[in-house]
Amino acid sequence: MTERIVVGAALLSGGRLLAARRSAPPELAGRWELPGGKVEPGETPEHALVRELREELGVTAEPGGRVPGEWSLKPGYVLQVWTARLLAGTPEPLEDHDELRWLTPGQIWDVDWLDQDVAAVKAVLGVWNT
Ligand SMILES: Nc1nc2c([nH]c(=O)n2[C@H]2C[C@H](O)[C@@H](COP(=O)(O)OP(=O)(O)OP(=O)(O)O)O2)c(=O)[nH]1
Repeated sequence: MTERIVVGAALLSGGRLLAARRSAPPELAGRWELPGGKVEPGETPEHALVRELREELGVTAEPGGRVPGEWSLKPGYVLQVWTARLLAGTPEPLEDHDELRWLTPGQIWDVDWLDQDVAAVKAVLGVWNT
């Protein structure tokens, strides 16, 4: 079975990374993740990333490079991460999230990331040029 890709955005601005706190489903609510979502059939991951950031945060973003690695989520789903930068707008928790935080590298572990995101966030730190 082919795994469905979930794209996560490492949205970087002014030396900070945006973390988003999930509001649903109950088993994930209150934990922090990279904003993003499922790639739809026929869609590229980069396009999905731009679409999800518009829907979830109300911003226009531009994908940068892929962060090396791939992380298993629930069965059948795998997380891939791209860096991204803001082109327009100020992120707001419009959908799926109830709080956003911009984190410096030193603050990155101040939030309770989803277990499956910890390795992905470490990989982001590895490519992050502040
Ligand atoms: N966006 C995102 N989802 C993640 C991360 N880590 C993680 O386990 N997930 C899970 C949560 C969800 O089960 C799934 C992504 O689904 P979603 O609900 O965010 O995506 P979506 O907007 O396309 O959802 P849908 O309502 O269309 O099904 O991946 C992460 O860092 N970012």
